[in-house]
Amino acid sequence: MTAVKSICCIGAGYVGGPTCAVIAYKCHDIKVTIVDVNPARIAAWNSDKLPIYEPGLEDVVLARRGKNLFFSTNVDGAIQEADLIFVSVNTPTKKSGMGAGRAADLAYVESATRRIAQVATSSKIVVEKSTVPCRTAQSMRTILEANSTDKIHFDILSNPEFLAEGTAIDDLLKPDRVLIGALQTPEGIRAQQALADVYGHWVAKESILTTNLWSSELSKLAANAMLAQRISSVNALSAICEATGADVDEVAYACGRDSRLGSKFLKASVGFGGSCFQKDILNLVYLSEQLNLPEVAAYWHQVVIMNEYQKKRFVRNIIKTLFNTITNKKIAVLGFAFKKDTGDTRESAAITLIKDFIQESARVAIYDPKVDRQQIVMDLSEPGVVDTQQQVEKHVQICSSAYEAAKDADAVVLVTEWDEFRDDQLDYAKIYDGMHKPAFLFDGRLLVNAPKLRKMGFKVNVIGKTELAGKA
Ligand SMILES: NC(=O)c1ccc[n+]([C@@H]2O[C@H](COP(=O)([O-])OP(=O)(O)OC[C@H]3O[C@@H](n4cnc5c(N)ncnc54)[C@H](O)[C@@H]3O)[C@@H](O)[C@H]2O)c1
Ligand SMILES: O=c1ccn([C@@H]2O[C@H](COP(=O)(O)OP(=O)(O)O[C@H]3O[C@H](CO)[C@@H](O)[C@H](O)[C@H]3O)[C@@H](O)[C@H]2O)c(=O)[nH]1
Repeated sequence: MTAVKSICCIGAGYVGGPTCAVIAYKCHDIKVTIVDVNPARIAAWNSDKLPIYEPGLEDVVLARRGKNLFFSTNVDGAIQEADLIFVSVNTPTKKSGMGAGRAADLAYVESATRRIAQVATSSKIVVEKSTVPCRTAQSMRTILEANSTDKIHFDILSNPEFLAEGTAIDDLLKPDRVLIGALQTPEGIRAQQALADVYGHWVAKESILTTNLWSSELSKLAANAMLAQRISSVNALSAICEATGADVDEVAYACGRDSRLGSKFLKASVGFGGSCFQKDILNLVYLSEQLNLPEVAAYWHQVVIMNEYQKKRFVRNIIKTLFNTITNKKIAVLGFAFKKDTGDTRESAAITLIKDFIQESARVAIYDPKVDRQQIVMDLSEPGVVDTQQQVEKHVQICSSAYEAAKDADAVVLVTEWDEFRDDQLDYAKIYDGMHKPAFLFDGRLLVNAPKLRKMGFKVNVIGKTELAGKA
């Protein structure tokens, strides 16, 4: 196999965009073309305002765009030109049909694979970058092989992506590991090496792991399930802390100091969000059910159940504290993205909480530094809750600062851990002055110094802590 000279990435989303932009940034000898069927998304990638917010992304894109990095809607042309193609399309949870609510919808992966089979005029390495159920590569292979000829051969690799949003560029530049799975045939191993050489431009050899295809596919689901499991574990403990006077930060710290456990992913919260954790765990649950392993399925499913419980528990606590009713009360929600440093709102805990507040007839004022009005309105529109965008606009006020949201509010709820909401950055005395009294503050991110805010007059309620515990 000669060195890869031209890469096409199908799917210009949160993964395809940053991942392939970094490849172009680190491999000036490779032409990288990122394509998408969504012309608005491609136009944004080619504009001054990139379609996603990610620290450091703009510098990487601006450094290489128009040189060896291109964004295009010409999917067929880019496929034909490439020696290696990343398939980085969305794989959402199925909404209907067999496996609805659990299984991954592989329609986009299949359609991209069929397109490759249809238009390729030379041999290609096809790389499964999307997160998919174990053995999806087999289906892709079947489609591609049905279109192979003496002259055109396809190799399939699995190369799951482990970047986290908000730190994507750092994660891509300094990955803990790169995982490449291949069929253990001479051609498969050659293709695996060709992709390893691409990453080898900036990733140390020891950090590039090579496995068989199925291990690679399963490792991606397993890693996400285990990460989310830690959050559900600490969130389950947060309920015990609130009932006993233990402090969840102290418990997490004490546990995390055990080097066998480690300190990361033990931050109690209002519940994990994001496009991946829930989807990928449900995917694993479905896979286990299909393999007739009901105990295994139930085990992983509990991670998602616990996450839903945590969100509901938080809402119940707010209502109870506000004297058992929030009807007509003004609730200021600070943060709408699923975590800080991203404008992504997919599966954000904020959406669940706010829908519950609306159902309780509260007035909700929302502020997030990176999420725009249109996105918030779209996320909150749901048949049966608030049917239309106009109705959403009646229930919620979208604000341009935390101060505006908190003005005349009965409660402030911290949902996303943006740095600007920390008590050394936001003027909480000013917030307090503008609020109805008693002024309640619910910290779903263990972000603020509660004793300090209590001294200002706030009634503070923090996940996993009680006032009686002293340090809460
Ligand atoms: N978002 C993350 O942080 C993250 C991290 C690791 C892995 N993943 C996985 O990566 C995959 C992509 O996720 P994402 O967040 O980038 O999704 P996304 O929705 O942001 O982007 C996917 C893009 O693919 C395009 N697309 C779909 N079908 C196409 C086709 N046939 N031809 C051309 N373009 C097509 C869509 O228009 C969309 O722009 C998913 O499987 C996801 O689970 C996501
Ligand atoms: O201790 C923690 C850590 C995270 N979270 C929350 O968990 C969610 C997910 O956070 P994070 O994992 O940092 O972001 P993602 O972008 O969803 O990244 C995850 O999902 C990606 C998609 O598969 C993987 O590539 C990443 O490795 C994996 O971390 C967010 O709501 C966080 O606020 C907590 O509540 N407590």
